[in-house]
Amino acid sequence: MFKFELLKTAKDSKARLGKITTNHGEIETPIFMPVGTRATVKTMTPDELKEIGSQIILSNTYHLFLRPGTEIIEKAGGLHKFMNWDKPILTDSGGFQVFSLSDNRKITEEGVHFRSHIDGSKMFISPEKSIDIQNILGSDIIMAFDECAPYPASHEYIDNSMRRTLRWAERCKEHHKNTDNQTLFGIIQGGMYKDLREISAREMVDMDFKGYSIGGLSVGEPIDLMNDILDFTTDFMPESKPRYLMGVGSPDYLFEAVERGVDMADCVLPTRIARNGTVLTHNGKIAIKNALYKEDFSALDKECDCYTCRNFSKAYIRHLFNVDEILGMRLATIHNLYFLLDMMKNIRESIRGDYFLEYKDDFYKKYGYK
Ligand SMILES: CC#C[C@H]1NC(N)=Nc2cc3[nH]c(NC)nc3cc21
Ligand SMILES: [Zn+2]
Repeated sequence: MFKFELLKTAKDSKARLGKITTNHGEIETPIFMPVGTRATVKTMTPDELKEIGSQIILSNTYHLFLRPGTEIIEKAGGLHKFMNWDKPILTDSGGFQVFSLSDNRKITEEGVHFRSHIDGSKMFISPEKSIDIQNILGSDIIMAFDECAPYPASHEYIDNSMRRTLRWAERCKEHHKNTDNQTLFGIIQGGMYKDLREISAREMVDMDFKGYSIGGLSVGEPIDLMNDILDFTTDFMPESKPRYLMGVGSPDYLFEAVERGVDMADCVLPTRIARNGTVLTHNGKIAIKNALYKEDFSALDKECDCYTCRNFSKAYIRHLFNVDEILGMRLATIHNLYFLLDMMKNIRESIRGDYFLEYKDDFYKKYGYK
């Protein structure tokens, strides 16, 4: 089953409070979704993810199709069983990954021919194939298979790419049969061109998906440009359906997205930077390997009550990174994910209490944003 309830919209911005209900549980929005590309949120156990407040995680069709392959996951009884995660899972369709990871890509109307980035073997994914793979994975929310244009790209290129994505979205919707257990989201594209974003949004909304994502932002463009395109695009998206901004995950981008009506976001940022020792704190990012912290026996963040901050010091975590101990990556990941998930919880509270913009301003001042 799938239900989205819009609980409240802010008076002084487009920020909204919502609740998504799926077969694997409820999701309070706005929500940040940790990324578990290859059936694991790197270095975290499912229990640790629950402990820090993860309500839903992401995984990737492209990666799981290549390894371990759908046959093994099918025999395991689906992705939830395979990775022992009993809460909601959203799977990306493979569109973005095929275009960002594979070589020798050949795009045809039928689908994409490419060589595996692992062993170079010839592969093919079509809209129908992507839906079939996601059906085997058994994720609660699945994404339409799209063609992902590079950034920057010409208006003509984005126009052709966006229209193919619309035709592929029709095929995904036509092919998607497991509608009781899996919910299909459309992906709105159009690059940095408002006219193309409007066409994509209107046509996708006419196809009546249960939810919509916005793809192709946070690709290196200035935050003001992202905000402008995002603000424009969400106005064409139905209020009664979830809005998911793909690939966004730094604190400022998350605040700006929520302010412009986004309900869901995902990003590898917090987990990726944690593994190289970059830690998010209320006073900005810190590089824990820095000698500055050699004898600093305080917590990573004095305002954080995560497992890492309650039990370990900067000096100890710096030591772990300096001697390449895996625990260092784990403790930094626990903290970074908790930091963002706790920030999103505070954002939900601020919308509920009508002080979202004040909370955003306070957070920005302490973090060191403009
Ligand atoms: C154009 C387009 C598009 C979107 N298409 C699909 N299927 N997944 C995505 C995943 C992303 N991750 C990031 N990170 C910046 N941007 C993304 C964009 C997409
Ligand atoms: Zn912490």
